Amino acid sequence: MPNPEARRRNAPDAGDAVPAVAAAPAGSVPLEAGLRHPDGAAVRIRGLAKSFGGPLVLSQIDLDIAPGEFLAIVGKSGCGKSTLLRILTGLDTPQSGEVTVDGRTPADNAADIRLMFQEPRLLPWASVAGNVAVGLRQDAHPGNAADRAVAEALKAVQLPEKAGVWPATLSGGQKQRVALARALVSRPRLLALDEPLGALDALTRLVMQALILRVKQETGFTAVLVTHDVAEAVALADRVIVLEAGRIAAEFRVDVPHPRPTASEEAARIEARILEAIFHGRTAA
Ligand SMILES: Nc1ncnc2c1ncn2[C@@H]1O[C@H](COP(=O)(O)OP(=O)(O)OP(=O)(O)O)[C@@H](O)[C@H]1O
Repeated sequence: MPNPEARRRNAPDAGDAVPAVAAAPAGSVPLEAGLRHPDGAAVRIRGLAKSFGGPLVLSQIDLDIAPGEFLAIVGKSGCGKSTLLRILTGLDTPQSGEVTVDGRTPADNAADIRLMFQEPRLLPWASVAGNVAVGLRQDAHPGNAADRAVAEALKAVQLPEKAGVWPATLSGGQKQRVALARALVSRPRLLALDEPLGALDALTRLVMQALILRVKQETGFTAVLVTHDVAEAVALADRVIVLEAGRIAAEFRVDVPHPRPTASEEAARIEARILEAIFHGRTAA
């Protein structure tokens, strides 16, 4: 089994230059009121099953996600994490069962849901601001309101000075910030994050984790994160579920107050239990 302590030793800890996750990055300012949303979406899943024509890749999924909750989904490769997230966001449909976001199907609620991927998926021919504007509901932002919303979103991800540049001139971490701004600009009630930091180096990951948590705490959306990184799940989420062959095999609450130092003993203990559940199916303390 991977040793979480060994992995932790390779990462910068709270004593290094990188802050504890959830500490606001240096120089940050409170988010503009325009980006805040009064409440996150409530998600309800009952009896969800999914196949792509062969065996079931998801089955017997019952899950409630509370408004404003930060849920992480972990599990071995191929266990169905991304499929579950795609169904939650309306990009795929259940074979059977019920999935609702605030009482409506995800497809019917598309305006309130945004998804962020591992790749930033920026348009190379549009400026950074143009890429963020892609996330806007144009009808909801007449005239200057759209420009203001884009500027606020870029400020929230600490890239206001990059509004006019091309994506090709940005680092990988900066591109993901733009992708986050594009997701935030429409004030989603549900933000789904599919391994959004998977391609970033360890240091940039920690900085981005802090940023995601900060905007999450300040805007109030419900967040669902798929990640291979159990330490990341424990650093960010209120609750972590373990998927095993398409079913929920275990569930863990992370009752550790933010900011959560990367070297926290309690976080390490929860991380070890989650790894046990993933690799050995054990859920006991
Ligand atoms: N469009 C598709 N058509 C056929 N099979 C698919 C499709 N999408 C996913 N699958 C299959 O469904 C299963 C679950 O895939 P999924 O991508 O949800 O797993 P995952 O846990 O996200 O994997 P990973 O951690 O490797 O990204 C896999 O066996 C995969 O091959």
